[in-house]
Amino acid sequence: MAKLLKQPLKLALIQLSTGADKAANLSRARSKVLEAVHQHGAKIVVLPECFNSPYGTKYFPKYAETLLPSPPSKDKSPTFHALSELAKEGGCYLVGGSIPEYEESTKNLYNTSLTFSPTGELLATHRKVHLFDIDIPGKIRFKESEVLSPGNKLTLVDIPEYGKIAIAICYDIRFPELAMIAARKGAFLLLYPGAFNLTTGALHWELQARARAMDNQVYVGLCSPARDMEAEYNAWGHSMVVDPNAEVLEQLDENEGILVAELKEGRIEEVRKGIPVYSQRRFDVYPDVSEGKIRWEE
Ligand SMILES: O=C(O)CCC(=O)C(=O)O
Repeated sequence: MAKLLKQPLKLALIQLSTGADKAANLSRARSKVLEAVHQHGAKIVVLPECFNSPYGTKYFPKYAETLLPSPPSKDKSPTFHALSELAKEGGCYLVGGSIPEYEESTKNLYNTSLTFSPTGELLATHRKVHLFDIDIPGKIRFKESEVLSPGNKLTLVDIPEYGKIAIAICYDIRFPELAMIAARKGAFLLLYPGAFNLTTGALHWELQARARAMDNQVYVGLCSPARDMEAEYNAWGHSMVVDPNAEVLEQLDENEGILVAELKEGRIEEVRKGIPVYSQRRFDVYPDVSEGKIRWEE
């Protein structure tokens, strides 16, 4: 049977230091992506959630870019064009973290991830499906839904040389249905640009990554911004790649850095053979929800 990951893959996650200056964020992202490609041989490179702006509801309207109709003009979305040119310059697949998006026709704001091919073509747009609304007294309150609207599609990208990858954003990882559906549709890798915080990061960041990998026996990558204790929102950092056996392959600390992981062709099949939950599912006892009505990114 064909392997889900068709050939070995060097995956890079850029744990970027970001600040208030959008142009500086874009230029820093460019130099780190090119470093990942030229010095480490990365073929798929991932940026973090909200990599072109500070993370916070009050910043989203100010930093938002208009992506539709696609392709947008350079005035309306400098980030779209910077990412497209960067993917082309680096000759890599680029999962462009996420950016605040403004949709003119609805006046809605979204938290949106753009993925480009090595020719600079837009392959996928994922709007964060689950908005991060939490309130842990004395620790953290954050309500994305005060300004953002949710996306309503799952995102799976078919990369001819490697196979299918699923893209979702941060809080989306807490909803195992998304991961499960993507895995059952043949994804070898689940990628989550994300910015957990010092409270839930310590509790759940690694646990979520390993749980999604364990349940689905696929690779999982989480890409965070670097931690900045001067910023209002302190990201957890610790970008990581977990293998299909739920082992952490590589993990950064909280500082800026480039994580490079080697994903092995055949590892998913090896793990699934060893612990055969994949073939032991009892769809006669419970339905396979991935066969249900699912909204995909078109
Ligand atoms: O789920 C969490 O604990 C953090 C989520 C988050 O920070 C986000 O969705 O941006």
